[in-house]
Amino acid sequence: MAISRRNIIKGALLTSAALATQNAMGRQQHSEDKSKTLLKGNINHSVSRWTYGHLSIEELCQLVKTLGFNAIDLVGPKDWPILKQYNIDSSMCNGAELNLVDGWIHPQFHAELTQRYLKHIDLVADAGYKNLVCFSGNARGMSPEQGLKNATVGLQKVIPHAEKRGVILQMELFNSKVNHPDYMADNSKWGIELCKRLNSQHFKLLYDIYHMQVNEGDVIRTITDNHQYFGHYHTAGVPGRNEIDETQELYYPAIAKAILKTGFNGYLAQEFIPTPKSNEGKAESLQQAIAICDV
Ligand SMILES: O=C(O)C(=O)CO
Repeated sequence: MAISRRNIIKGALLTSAALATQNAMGRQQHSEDKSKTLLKGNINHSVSRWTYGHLSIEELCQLVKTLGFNAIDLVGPKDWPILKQYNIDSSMCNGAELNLVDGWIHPQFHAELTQRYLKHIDLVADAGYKNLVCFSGNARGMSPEQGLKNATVGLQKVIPHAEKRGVILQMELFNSKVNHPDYMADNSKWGIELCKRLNSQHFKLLYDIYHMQVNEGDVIRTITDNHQYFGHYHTAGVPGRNEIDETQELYYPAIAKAILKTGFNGYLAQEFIPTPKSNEGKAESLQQAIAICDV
């Protein structure tokens, strides 16, 4: 892979120096503009909040700005005011879900989910955001066909409101082999069938490249053939869910190029678990990942 860690580290050190200067001089805007020019501007980059949970939300906002992008995934309403202070987009809002295992395939949760999602769609729209994550839940013996039927009935109760408010519900695809045993939406075929049945531009899939490589592979062809159903992408290295560099099996520059080729103008969010112990090392991992995907 062309992008070496050493070059990235050199860049990261320069950026840390820039951040220190920025903090000292209080000239945030100046530094942001400088670092932004380091990225090509083709990919809309983001990072998942939980994988950088060692930082406060303010610190993560500062890191994101320093690295030259403007979005954080999986942030709920409580932290949106801080994102707004930094002019950072909440690229995949969360907080409407009950959890990852009790989801839209379960009729017994439809009433509560409907109430929560209707409210949250308004919160997301009022805050000027667009994407809201949702989950299928675990099968617990349910057949895939029954799951599709149930999820269709449930989601139809909230999609008209999402359409009205300009919000897109995005169901995340997870692997069920390693991280989320028994999760129903563990393959793109099932998710795409759900999209077809719901037939709305306001319901899409969050295609998590890591999870789908673990469960089904064939990443670039799947994206190329089905991009109309994919509204958002997550990354991570396979195996291990760590850095997306040459230590793992996916070649992210080619994947990012394939995503761009589909005309995608949504977000590609880093969701790998950084391996370094130090905060600086974790920041370098993020900068490296952004550089790898900045095609
Ligand atoms: O919880 C997970 O595994 C996720 O990928 C959340 O986005």
